[in-house]
Amino acid sequence: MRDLVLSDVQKSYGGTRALRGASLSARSGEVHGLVGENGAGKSTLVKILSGAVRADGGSVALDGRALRPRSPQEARRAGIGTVFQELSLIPDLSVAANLLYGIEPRVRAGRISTGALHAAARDALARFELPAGDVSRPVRELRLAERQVLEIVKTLLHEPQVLILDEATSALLPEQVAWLFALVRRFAAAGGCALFISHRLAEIESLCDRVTVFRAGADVGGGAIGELPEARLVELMLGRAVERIYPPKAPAARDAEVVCELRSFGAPPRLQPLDLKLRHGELVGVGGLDGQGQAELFGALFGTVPAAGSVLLGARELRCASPAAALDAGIALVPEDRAAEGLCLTLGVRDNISLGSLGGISRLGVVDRARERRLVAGAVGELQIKVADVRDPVGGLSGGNQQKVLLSRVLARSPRLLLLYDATRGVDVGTKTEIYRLMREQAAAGVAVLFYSSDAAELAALADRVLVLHDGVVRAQLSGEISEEEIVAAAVGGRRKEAHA
Ligand SMILES: Nc1ncnc2c1ncn2[C@@H]1O[C@H](COP(=O)(O)OP(=O)(O)OP(=O)(O)O)[C@@H](O)[C@H]1O
Repeated sequence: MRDLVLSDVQKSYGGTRALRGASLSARSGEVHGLVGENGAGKSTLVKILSGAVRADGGSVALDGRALRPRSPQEARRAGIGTVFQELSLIPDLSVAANLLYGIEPRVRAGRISTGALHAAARDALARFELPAGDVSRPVRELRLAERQVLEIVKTLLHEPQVLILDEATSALLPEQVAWLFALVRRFAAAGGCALFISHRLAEIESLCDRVTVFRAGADVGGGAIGELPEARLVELMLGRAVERIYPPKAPAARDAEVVCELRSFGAPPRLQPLDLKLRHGELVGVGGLDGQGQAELFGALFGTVPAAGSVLLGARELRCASPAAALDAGIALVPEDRAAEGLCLTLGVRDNISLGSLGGISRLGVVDRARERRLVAGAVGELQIKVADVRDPVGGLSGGNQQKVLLSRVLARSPRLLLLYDATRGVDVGTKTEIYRLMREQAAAGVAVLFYSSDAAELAALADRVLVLHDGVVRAQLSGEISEEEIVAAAVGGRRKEAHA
């Protein structure tokens, strides 16, 4: 028996009540889903269970015994294994050292031998059906998906009784998700208790036995997954019914105006030259496995990666050798890593939104505060950014709300080519609906919109046209009724299936 019971758990950060009385009961042998809007309190609950923060009130019990870890080490000793939303690997240490951190094999006099460490790491990877590769490589050289896999294995090596996965699939490739799901099912079948948090409801439906829904810091419903259709889950999460998540498609007519054209545009050697016409009103998506040239395409368009070929925006041919030049030309990007490339986490929501539009709201170099207030209030209202005070630092917001701030800033510049790189990763379904609506509105208003998504279901349902990249070339171009399976099939192609890509 490894039942996990949380009753009336409370936690405040300053004036923000992150958990205002949350309860959840996950049984031994089950995979329990936890869903909720951005900011609903899911990660706060994870932090309490894993010893990163202390609850202000309520109780947590594992196997009927009170669980109050005062540190991550104590939580681990109590049998809690957590894969966090933000990875905890140490970039400069090797794969082996990260994997076995704290449980290194010791040789004479307690010393660690590199040979033994590497052998133990290769052995551990093999146990999880992963190719060992070079375990002496520093983690910083790994791709995000590989790091995520490593983090999962590292957590399981501690043989936890409760396995918590907080948005652990958001960086994984489809075959890696399948690998993880098989592991989690085995873990539960052996009597473990798994808590699975994801904004991808299809994953919740396919993996979980039961689910609990959080809204505004408290549980608002749940039960067996079979009895909770997706529409009901969404209604519980948002507190309102959503008629449709994706706006209707609007494929462009053959003779619709071309708003942006790429001619023999590429980023050698990772992206071969491609031709693409973006027509008025259409949404064009880019898909494929991680690392097939998508990042280079978006980087080249935004001036962060050297480009070849030409870009025509309206009648003008552009050459953008830097992001500053791209911004001046009317190109805006929502980047992959919002914390590193997009937002200034220590600045307030207001400054983050207005920063990109200072030219438009200043006179003689002085910011017109009234215009700034209108700009920020409009953005906060339109995207329903949850913030107590617009001067509060962006770093204290939940992931989804940070993403909304970034989008607001990008849209405030009124771009002519809008580039979105996995803009809905980690974003809740309510916010996704808003982002999709905005993308459609922008396209309808004549903005060229090109987006990359790691979520094949999103590409299929949202895009009028999907380009699937593979090894730097467009392997398939899909339009009309597009299915998720078609996209995945084109992306995977004849590639050998492997989890440790
Ligand atoms: N360190 C912090 N300081 C201040 N406020 C915080 C802090 N961490 C979280 N919060 C606030 O607590 C609330 C709950 O956040 P939490 O991260 O638990 O939500 P979540 O459900 O995990 O959201 P997401 O799906 O976006 O990850 C939010 O309003 C958030 O802004």
